[in-house]
Amino acid sequence: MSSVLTIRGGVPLSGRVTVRGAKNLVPKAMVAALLGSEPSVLRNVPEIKDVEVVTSLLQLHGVSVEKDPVTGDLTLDPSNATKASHTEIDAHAGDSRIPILLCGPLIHAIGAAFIPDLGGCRIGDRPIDFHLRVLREFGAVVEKTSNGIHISAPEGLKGARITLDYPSVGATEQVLLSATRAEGITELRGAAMEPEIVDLIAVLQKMGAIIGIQTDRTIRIEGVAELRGYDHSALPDRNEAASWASAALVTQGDIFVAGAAQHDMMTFLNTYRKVGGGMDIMDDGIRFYHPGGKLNPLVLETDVHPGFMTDWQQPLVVALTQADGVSIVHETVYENRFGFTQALSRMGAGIQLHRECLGSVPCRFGQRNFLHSAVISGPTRLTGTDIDVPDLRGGFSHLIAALAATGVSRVTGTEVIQRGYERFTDKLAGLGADFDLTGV
Ligand SMILES: CC(=O)N[C@H]1[C@@H](OP(=O)(O)OP(=O)(O)OC[C@H]2O[C@@H](n3ccc(=O)[nH]c3=O)[C@H](O)[C@@H]2O)O[C@H](CO)[C@@H](O)[C@@H]1O
Ligand SMILES: C=C(OP(=O)(O)O)C(=O)O
Repeated sequence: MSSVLTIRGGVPLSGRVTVRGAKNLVPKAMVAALLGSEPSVLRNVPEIKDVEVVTSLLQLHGVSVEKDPVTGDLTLDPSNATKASHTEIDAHAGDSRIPILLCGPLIHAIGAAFIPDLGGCRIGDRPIDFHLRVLREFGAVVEKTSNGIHISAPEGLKGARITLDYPSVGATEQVLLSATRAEGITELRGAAMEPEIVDLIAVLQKMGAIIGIQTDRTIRIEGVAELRGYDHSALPDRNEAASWASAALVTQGDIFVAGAAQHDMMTFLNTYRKVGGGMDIMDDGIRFYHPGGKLNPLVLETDVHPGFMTDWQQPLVVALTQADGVSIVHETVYENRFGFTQALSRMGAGIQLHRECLGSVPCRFGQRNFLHSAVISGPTRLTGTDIDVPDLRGGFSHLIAALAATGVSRVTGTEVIQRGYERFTDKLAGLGADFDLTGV
């Protein structure tokens, strides 16, 4: 039976939440442990679905994953890595996007990999062509099967000169995880430079890798024959932190986000300040609050780091429905990330979607059939409604809209939100939200 969250809106969220390790780093650091010849320890691990999925996939491949019952720290021992049954791996089809990153490490550890069909948020087509091209450039043989892909490297992986057509986060990580133990030197041009990627590089460097970042989106990796284990505390989840920041604005609340790190969120913090949000930046976290009065409309484009992160876009759009005037948001990372606005419109928001690029960043989606620009007119009163959660950030956005709305909302499909928000119902309860969760 799937659960139903019944939310009675109108209560400002107020109090303290803690964010732990980033969803966009932790599962990848777990995959990196496969490259070592001894155990690794990963700290600051959140209890989220993607961690469960990767734990299971690693265990199916003979990696022992032990969780400290008090701290939740993981010890990952790859010394008995082995092939896994395709049927058991296939049980994870559609769960997450991380399995594609197992390719390089599994080839290094056991010579071959079977990767099930990927999951992750349905916010665009999300092809894996860059990943497969990268792997082939390292010398891997890629065969598509009816339920996934099979990858091997009869001659081993060899360093390569690679240029990405777009600074893809996943493809950059694919290169890092494949190249560190490949024979020879790899030069990656057009790399993504998100903080989670830099943290993955830090993990690999602790293991013995030699990886240099240049100023022009180029990464150079000198392959090494063997890597050690690592001991690493994951960087905090800047996307969860930004979500709670938007929740404070939308509900006219006041939330201290313990663990939020200023350095990784500077672009978000500038935007938050321009909208009129209040913030106190401390060493151990950031207080986000609605200072009273009117919020300002904005013109905003999502982009790769250090631009405005696409995962911050959806919760912030809800805040813009409460700003005094017309805002424009141009989504340049995913072609289809505004589907969640349909529910907001049903709640009373004034949002129009356009195919044109309403912004100055050259975008891959212009003159095509993608509704990737939004014009938001505010402020609008939101009214409770029935919502089925479409994706991770869209789902969180619906929750905060429902929490601010007049009346009652019934939200289904909230399991999706657990992919990226640790114990979010406990956190909401701690912030004073008025809701019931049934059918768990
Ligand atoms: C688990 C994880 O870390 N997820 C993050 C990661 O996703 P993910 O790594 O999947 O995102 P990418 O950076 O790869 O995707 C960016 C763009 O490149 C395109 N693309 C990507 C790969 C490919 O082979 N071909 C291709 O065309 C995608 O369709 C998308 O339009 O980075 C995104 C962009 O910061 C974030 O929104 C996600 O939260
Ligand atoms: C798009 C996201 O995640 P994923 O890549 O895991 O689907 C997200 O975290 O907003």
